[in-house]
Amino acid sequence: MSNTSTPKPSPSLDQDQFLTILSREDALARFEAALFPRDLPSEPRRLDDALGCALAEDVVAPIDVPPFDRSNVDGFAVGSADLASAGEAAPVQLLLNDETIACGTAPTRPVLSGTATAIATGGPVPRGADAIVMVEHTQPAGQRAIEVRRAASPGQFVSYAGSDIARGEALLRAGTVIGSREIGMLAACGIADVQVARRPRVAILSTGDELVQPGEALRPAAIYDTNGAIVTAAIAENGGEAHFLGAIADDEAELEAAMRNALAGSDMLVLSGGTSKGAGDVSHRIIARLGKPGIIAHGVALKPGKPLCLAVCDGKPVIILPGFPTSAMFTFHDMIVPVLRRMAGLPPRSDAKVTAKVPVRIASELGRTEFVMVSLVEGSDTLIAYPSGKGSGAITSFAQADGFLKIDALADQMPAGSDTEVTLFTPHVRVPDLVIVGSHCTGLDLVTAPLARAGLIVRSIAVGSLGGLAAAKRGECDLAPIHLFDDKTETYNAPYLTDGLELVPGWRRMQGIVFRKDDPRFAGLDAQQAVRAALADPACIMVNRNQGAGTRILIDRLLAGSRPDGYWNQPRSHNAVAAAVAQHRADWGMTIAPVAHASGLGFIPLAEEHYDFALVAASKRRPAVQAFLNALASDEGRAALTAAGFRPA
Ligand SMILES: Nc1nc2c(c(=O)[nH]1)N[C@H]1C(S)=C(S)[C@@H](COP(=O)(O)OP(=O)(O)OC[C@H]3O[C@@H](n4cnc5c(N)ncnc54)[C@H](O)[C@@H]3O)O[C@H]1N2
Ligand code: MOO
Repeated sequence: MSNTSTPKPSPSLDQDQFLTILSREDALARFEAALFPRDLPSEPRRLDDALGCALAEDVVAPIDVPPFDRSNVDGFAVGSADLASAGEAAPVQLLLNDETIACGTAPTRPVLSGTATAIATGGPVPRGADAIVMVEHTQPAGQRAIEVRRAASPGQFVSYAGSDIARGEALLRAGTVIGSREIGMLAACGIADVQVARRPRVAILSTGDELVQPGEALRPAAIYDTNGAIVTAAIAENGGEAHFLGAIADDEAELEAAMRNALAGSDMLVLSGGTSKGAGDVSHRIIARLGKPGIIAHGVALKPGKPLCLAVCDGKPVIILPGFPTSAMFTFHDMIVPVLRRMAGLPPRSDAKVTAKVPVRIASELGRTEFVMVSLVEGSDTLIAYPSGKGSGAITSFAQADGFLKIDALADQMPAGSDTEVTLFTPHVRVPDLVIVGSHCTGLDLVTAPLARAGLIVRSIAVGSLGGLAAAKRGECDLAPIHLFDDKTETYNAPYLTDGLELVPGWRRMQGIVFRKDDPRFAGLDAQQAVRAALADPACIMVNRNQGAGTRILIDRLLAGSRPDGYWNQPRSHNAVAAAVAQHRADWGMTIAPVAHASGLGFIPLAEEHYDFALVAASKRRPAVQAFLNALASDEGRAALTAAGFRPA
């Protein structure tokens, strides 16, 4: 965290946190024991405002539905005894009574033996009648009579009063979530107001000097407050009434005032950030002063989410979620949602589960139950669960995953090929139509745009060129985007393909040296001269690329054995190189032209990198693969790539 007024050491020196780390089950059990049983406050709501609320009490039907015996067809109300002898050869004549019973009209005349009354679907059955004959089963017999040629059974085409809902019957039980079907039942009984569990008021605070609200300008070293928005939405999704109160700086007095104020007006308080070991991590100390019994658990043996802090202050739950967005989200869903739903009078959430195979080994920390977010794709005979491996600090780890798998606290890994259970975030798996696994490039989004518009689901999983190639060899994807340089043949990609894979040329990306436009050391030079100029200045710092990257091979050639300052800073992406130069953490590096231009940096072109696709031959005939190949070759696709600074092959 950055400093504002008083400089703070980080990490904190007192080490007073995490005295006891509890298991996930222990922490949840203690938290629930401190909160339940409790009275659930309820409130009346108009039916049109009750959608999604949980009923606070049983609703007993106040009337019969239908409220009277009702005709189910257009026809004639009769006494069935009159038609006992009726048949094709023995027609029976019935005299018509002098009225027609329409919907909403109460009958005025009885149906006496030998008579019938015209009645509409929905009309109340008159006294003396016990069956209805459909109009098409009768013939007119003069002005005032009908002829019937078939018998009628008693009760035929009659819905009896209370046959749908009987007065006094338990219509809906307490705890039922009101949806459109429940609203229908209540409306049929004439109920306009229901007593529902009051939505718990939940106050949300983000903490950290570095946080800026979305919509405001980002200052150096700051980040956007993601957790505030996610937690607010997740609370509303699970029956709470969420009130986001903003982000508070890491100042103990200011934070305490904000927490007291938030707690006074709500049933529950959720904070995020500042619960680990940094010097700015003060909220757990404040909790101890807010009410009894205070902290129930601080430190839970789960990953992500170790620093989670659960407290109860004078009956109200106070929670500090870890700052990392995926940790915050995961712990919220796993540990807080059950409590929130109980306070909202809602039933526990039921999560769908599927079995899937993990294609790669997943390392895990011993002693912590580890939850790994995964993306699902369809393999030849089973679902495949790819770990979305960006870590707890990434928002996409959680947001783009289909679900998660669990690795036991006593295991240090899940071996490649394991079959495992995946808990889904949505009730159904949406298996993608096209799976692309490998190196990511912004050009890819341009090519797949028309597929998305056509309703195809494209799943792109960024695992780097080699990871993509391995997935393609295992048949776990349709296409693997790669940019691998082969030193021996001095060519890209083709030498890496094996049986069952075909090369589909993609596009070329110009690589070159990036520098800040106002840096006079590089102005007007070619790449060789620029590197010479950089090496000549001991104050000039570079940023490198990771071993195995095609770009790295180019850099090493240019350096010809030199190891200037910054050589060991080896980020894994083109964007990270541009960010390091733009933010003055380095003075030069190598990246691709579109990235350099998007960052407003100077660019000296050097060589073209080939970004191609290893196509799994067995997938070639699949409609989504054909759609991709068509989009890649289309004028529209090529124009979009060119406009973004790529050169279609
Ligand atoms: N020495 C140790 N360091 C850390 C430990 C540890 O045990 N020892 N635990 C790590 C783990 S695990 C996690 S998870 C994080 C969580 O730490 P905090 O809950 O104290 O969170 P902060 O330090 O405030 O922030 C962490 C990270 O998240 C960003 N953040 C915070 N709030 C938000 C927000 N509202 N929106 C988006 N991002 C947010 C913050 O900027 C930091 O980057 O600690 C590890 N460290
Ligand atoms: O608990 Mo932290 O959430 O491992 O990343």
